[in-house]
Amino acid sequence: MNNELTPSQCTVLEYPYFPANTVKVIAGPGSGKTFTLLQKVHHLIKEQQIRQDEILILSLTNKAVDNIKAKLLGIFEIQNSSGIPQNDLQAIVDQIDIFTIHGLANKLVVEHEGIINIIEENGWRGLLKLVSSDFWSRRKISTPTTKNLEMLLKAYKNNNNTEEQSSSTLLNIIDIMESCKVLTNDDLILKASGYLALSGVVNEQSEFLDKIKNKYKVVLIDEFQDLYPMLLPLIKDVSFGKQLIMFGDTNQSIYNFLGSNQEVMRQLDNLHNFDVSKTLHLYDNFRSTPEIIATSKLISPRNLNKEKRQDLVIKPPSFVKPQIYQFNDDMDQMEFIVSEISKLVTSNVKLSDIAILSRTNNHLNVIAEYFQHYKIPYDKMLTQPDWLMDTRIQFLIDLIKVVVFARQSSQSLEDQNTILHRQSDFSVLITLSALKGIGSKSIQSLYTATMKAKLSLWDYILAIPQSQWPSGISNKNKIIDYTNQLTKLINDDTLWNTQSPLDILEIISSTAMDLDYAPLKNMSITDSKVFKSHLEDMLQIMKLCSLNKPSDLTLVEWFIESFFEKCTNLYQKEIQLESHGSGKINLSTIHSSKGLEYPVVMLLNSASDTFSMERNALYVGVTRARNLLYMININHKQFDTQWKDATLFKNQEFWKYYNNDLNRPTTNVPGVLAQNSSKYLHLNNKYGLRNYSTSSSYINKSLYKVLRCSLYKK
Ligand SMILES: Nc1ncnc2c1ncn2[C@@H]1O[C@H](COP(=O)(O)OP(=O)(O)OP(=O)(O)O)[C@@H](O)[C@H]1O
Repeated sequence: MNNELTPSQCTVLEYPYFPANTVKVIAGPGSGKTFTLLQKVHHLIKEQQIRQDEILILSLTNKAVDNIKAKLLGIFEIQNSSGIPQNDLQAIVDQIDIFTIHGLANKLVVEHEGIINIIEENGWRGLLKLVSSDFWSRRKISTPTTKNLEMLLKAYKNNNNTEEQSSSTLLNIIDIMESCKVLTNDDLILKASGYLALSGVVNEQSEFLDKIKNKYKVVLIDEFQDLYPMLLPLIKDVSFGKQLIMFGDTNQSIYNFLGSNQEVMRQLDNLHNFDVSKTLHLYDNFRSTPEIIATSKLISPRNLNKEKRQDLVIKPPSFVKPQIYQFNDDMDQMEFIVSEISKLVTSNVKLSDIAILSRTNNHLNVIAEYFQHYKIPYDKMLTQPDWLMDTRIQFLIDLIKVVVFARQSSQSLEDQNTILHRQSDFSVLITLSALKGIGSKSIQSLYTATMKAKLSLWDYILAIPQSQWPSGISNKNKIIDYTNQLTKLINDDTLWNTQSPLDILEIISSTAMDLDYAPLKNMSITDSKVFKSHLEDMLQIMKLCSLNKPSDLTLVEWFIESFFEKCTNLYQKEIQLESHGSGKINLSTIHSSKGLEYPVVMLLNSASDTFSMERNALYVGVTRARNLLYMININHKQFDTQWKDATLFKNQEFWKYYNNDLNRPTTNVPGVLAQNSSKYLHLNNKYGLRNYSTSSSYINKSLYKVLRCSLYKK
């Protein structure tokens, strides 16, 4: 591929800049939407007199943003006909703002309110403890989950559940979230819209708000089909008066459960004067083989590519159709996948060429666990780094938050009843309720008493004698012990004076052990290995924090303020490095794979799932594949007959095509893949297939059973 733009891509590029108009680029997968967006950014700067800091690029997922960040510099390098030095190119690209919509909202809210916390599973679990069983039984919910609470709170806030309007429980939860600056993603978007809607003078502290309102001239949105109604006010405020250029494909819209994308697009189409709005199309397909495209058309009747132009770019036929498989049993499915991976690798496919895509994270976790047993290297795409999702690490971070906030409040001269004093409430709630023996009833009584006394949770348990606590609190000694242990930390000069991240981690972990925090006790060997590696990751981030610590803060305080931003930046860098040729298979949900492409895609449902994959999700999954597609247990009427190309691994022409497409030498295409080829056998050994083979000795059969139980019967 020579990266020359096609005629339809050129039309987008050359569309003139003028303020207050909307340009919509509609195009199918692989037509080069992201590619054209990147080229357009270059063109705006080079030819259309827009400065790099006047451009804002938005997308919805971290993955899509990472992808744009990873590729933008490459486009500037290719287009660098005037020989601008590399460092200067990098400097230009660094000034272009690229955010997820939530990232933009976060930056805006933090600018006005300081650190905020987006609520995670641990947080919901803590809040759930505040809710009495009566509350749930009145709503006929016998085993309440965090999701139930989340939904109720959402309905309450949206005012569409009148029955809840008098609920003091929900009011308490909202109160604690507000005092501790804990937000849901929806709150974040609403707050950000609120700041943007403020008319009038932008003050000096609101640099970013000012930039959004007065500096950006062009706003580009990738994947417009993912926008949902909640985001609309924010996007309208950000884009109004600018040139809004949106790229998308309605067939790939998979967030319909969050509301109608059509309605969002209708309003954005009308954001500016309709007469000056423009819709353009891209018709080419650089990504998938014609055989894969034909399959995608079976799923999506809305065929965008009606254009029958002579100059369309499409790949030549590969003469290999997608492989369709159906298994009745997950174990058989996994056996097949592993064996197929061995064959692919024997045919010189890199592990990193392969993506395994499924609808749910749970299913991916099962596959990941399986791959661990087989010792197959894989990368599971996560929205956040692994260590930060470890609840034990989250507990340690919350302990640090309690001591940091409690110490800051004790040193403050402000009135006891201010927000500052209550900032520790949320972390106290989460850490206390994670301890064995402190049940929901105790937490509820304690919190009610705290509210009555108009104190923070921490101040209450510290200052009010145990004898005056309400009777509903059992296990008072455990709470006293908690207070004592943490008071020791607050008074521990080493914790506050040390510059050594290792010291801090040691002090905090040993407090967690002293508190008898169960998940750290009696861990299995595998579990403790995982925890150790997550602790090392946390240490790494603390080290990064120590490099730019402001002099007026202690390292512990600075860690709490900056770890989240640090680790997401570092995480993005790691992803960028790894995306260039890591030797690992990619495991991803279909949602997270949006906008990405892989030479080989295995798209699967668990064999125990009998429902068919939702149409648009299936369409997104299929269209991630460049050259080879497997559809396994898809349960779709079009694909319920197995279809296997028996000659795939003997088909030298196909493997030449494959290497050619990826700009790799075609000289190393292997001859006929013999099942007994030494490389295949070596991989079979390496990946442990031999150990779990279903057909061999009794010992192996028992192992098979153990594995099967541990993976599927949990
Ligand atoms: N003019 C071009 N010349 C060479 N390669 C191109 C060109 N346009 C796009 N491509 C390549 O085609 C592939 C698909 O492009 P891209 O990812 O931008 O598609 P997309 O329309 O954004 O897909 P999706 O809808 O799945 O997000 C990429 O590998 C990209 O580099």
